[in-house]
Amino acid sequence: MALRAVRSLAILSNPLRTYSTSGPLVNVSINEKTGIATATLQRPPVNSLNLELLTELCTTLEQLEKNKSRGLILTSSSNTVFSAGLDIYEMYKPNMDRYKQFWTTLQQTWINLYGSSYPTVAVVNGHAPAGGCLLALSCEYRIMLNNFTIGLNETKLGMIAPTWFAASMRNAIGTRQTELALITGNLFTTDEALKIGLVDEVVQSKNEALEKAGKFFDKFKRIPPHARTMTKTSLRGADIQALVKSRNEEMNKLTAFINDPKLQEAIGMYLESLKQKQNK
Ligand SMILES: CCCCCCCCCCCC/C=C/CC(=O)SCCNC(=O)CCNC(=O)[C@H](O)C(C)(C)COP(=O)(O)OP(=O)(O)OC[C@H]1O[C@@H](n2cnc3c(N)ncnc32)[C@H](O)[C@@H]1OP(=O)(O)O
Repeated sequence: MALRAVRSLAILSNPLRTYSTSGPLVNVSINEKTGIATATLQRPPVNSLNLELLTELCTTLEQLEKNKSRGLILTSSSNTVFSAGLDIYEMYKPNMDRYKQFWTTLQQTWINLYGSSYPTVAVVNGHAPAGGCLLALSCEYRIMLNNFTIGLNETKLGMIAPTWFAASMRNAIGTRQTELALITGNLFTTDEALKIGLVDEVVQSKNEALEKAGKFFDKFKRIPPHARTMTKTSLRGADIQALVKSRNEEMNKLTAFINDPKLQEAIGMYLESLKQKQNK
């Protein structure tokens, strides 16, 4: 697996070729004409974000930054799930060393994606609960297919959406809507999400979404990249700096939080309910 990842990254660092690298968990392809990269999450069945997937995504984002990418489309290989959010097994009776690595990688992935200098579009071609919604919110533009749900539903699981999850949502839909969304742990239908600005466009097919994404990137053809990037930093930089400053403190709090027996019991029951659903 390590060898494959290294080979993928070597190809990724050649900006002159059209290429498609199929890492085990994130497929990256770059359009030769536009220079736009598409990163497709491919961890069946539901693209839950475990340490390995996050590590690949985080490295991909770093590499795109290094190569001065023209833009990124983030999407899923599934037809029904964009991402089911954090892999709940990473939080259930966790090995603490792995858990710390998992959380640090999640933090870094958000920092890289939310603060990327290149434009980003999420093609949300399926459900996007919790961490899946966070990934979409970290992009600059969200195009969602109809008949799915999206939102930060952590409270429904007895968990708390960290401040930077909330900040990502607040920057998209404002403080009032974010407070309501977070305290209720609401999962919005595509149309509801469009209404409150949680997504920017609703489409019927992935092809249509990709076309619309192209139109979003076209908007930057005549905009000097440094002006674009500095504007983005002026709007998102403070939230990123807040996490950079508090990441160790967050880790300490989280370590205590995740080991709470009541929380572990709740997570166990939630996992069971997901399994039961399948048996119905
Ligand atoms: C005190 C101060 C503290 C300050 C610090 C901050 C505190 C922080 C607290 C911690 C923060 C925690 C943040 C969490 C964010 C998250 O992302 S939690 C994850 C939330 N995700 C969900 O709730 C989604 C659950 N999944 C679904 O709803 C559905 O699976 C789906 C709608 C995505 C897809 O449905 P469907 O296509 O019908 O698939 P299923 O049959 O449901 O699932 C198939 C298969 O996948 C397993 N699975 C689903 N989701 C997950 C997941 N997130 N993780 C792991 N596994 C998942 C599901 O169990 C099935 O498995 P089996 O086939 O039965 O084995």
